[in-house]
Amino acid sequence: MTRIAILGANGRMGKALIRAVAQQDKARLVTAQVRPGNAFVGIDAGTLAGIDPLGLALGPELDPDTQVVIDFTAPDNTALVAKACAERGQALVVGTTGLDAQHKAALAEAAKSVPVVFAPNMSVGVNLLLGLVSLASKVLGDSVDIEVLEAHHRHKKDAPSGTALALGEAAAQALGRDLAQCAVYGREGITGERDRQTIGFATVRAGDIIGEHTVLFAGDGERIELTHKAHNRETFATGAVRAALWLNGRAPGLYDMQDVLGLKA
Ligand SMILES: NC(=O)C1=CN([C@@H]2O[C@H](COP(=O)(O)OP(=O)(O)OC[C@H]3O[C@@H](n4cnc5c(N)ncnc54)[C@H](OP(=O)(O)O)[C@@H]3O)[C@@H](O)[C@H]2O)C=CC1
Ligand SMILES: O=C(O)C1=N[C@H](C(=O)O)C[C@H](O)C1
Repeated sequence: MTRIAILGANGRMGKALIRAVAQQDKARLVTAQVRPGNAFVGIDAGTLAGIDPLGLALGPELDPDTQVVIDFTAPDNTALVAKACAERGQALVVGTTGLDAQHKAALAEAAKSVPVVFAPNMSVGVNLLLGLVSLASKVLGDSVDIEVLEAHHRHKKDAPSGTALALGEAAAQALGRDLAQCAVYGREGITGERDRQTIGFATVRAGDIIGEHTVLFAGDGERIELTHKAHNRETFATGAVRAALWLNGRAPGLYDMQDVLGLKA
């Protein structure tokens, strides 16, 4: 039985994670953390998540017996959590997106002493899509224009999504390009003709869209569109819980969902 703590338990993903852990026989929820003073402190985690009571109240304290921490919060907090997990010897699953180089360095540092899974998208489908994008990029090469399109709900704070950036990175790597040099984030005004070496990103924020990503490979006379659409947040949450079970007892290191799902060659 893997003892799991969920951080940001009152968030959209936090609630989906509570449901996912409750459904998993091999996992037990020992902490559903919210910030001190949060309106939900003391409420049962199951009740908040819309399932039967779990006998575990939301609160700011972390159960010291926690084996794996699951963090879907915000970049600055995630970096602090990584440091704390390393100090306490707890494994960490990070789904938070919008991390900059310093935040990522904090994860890498923690991964020297505890096992960490970090992935901008925990769904099986998106992790399969990363491989398909790599393959399509290699086959089509420089004969196509590559654009990454993404759409999310109006509350999302970062753009482009972490998944869109990972898809762009998969294409760039397959083509031997440096994404930092070839990415174009939106266009406006007299942009001039498109440079085929660039990888474009387009972002939509609207309503309650859970998460949709398309990678477009457009050539002369034809195009391929590889699309993933998440129908609910359970698809991410069950992936995160799967990662937590996979991580428990593993050697320190920085892993991703490709490792968890056995998708690496
Ligand atoms: N990897 C994946 O598969 C997925 C990743 N995500 C990512 O997960 C993250 C959360 O998304 P979502 O659940 O929609 O967001 P929400 O805004 O619904 O939830 C965020 C949670 O984090 C807490 N939080 C925010 N800032 C801090 C902080 N500084 N310290 C402590 N707690 C904090 C919030 O608490 P409070 O309410 O008190 O502010 C809230 O509980 C985003 O980065 C998103 O992109 C989302 C879906 C899938
Ligand atoms: O904020 C979200 O909701 C999501 N964020 C992740 C991202 O930035 O890629 C994953 C998913 O698409 C939902």
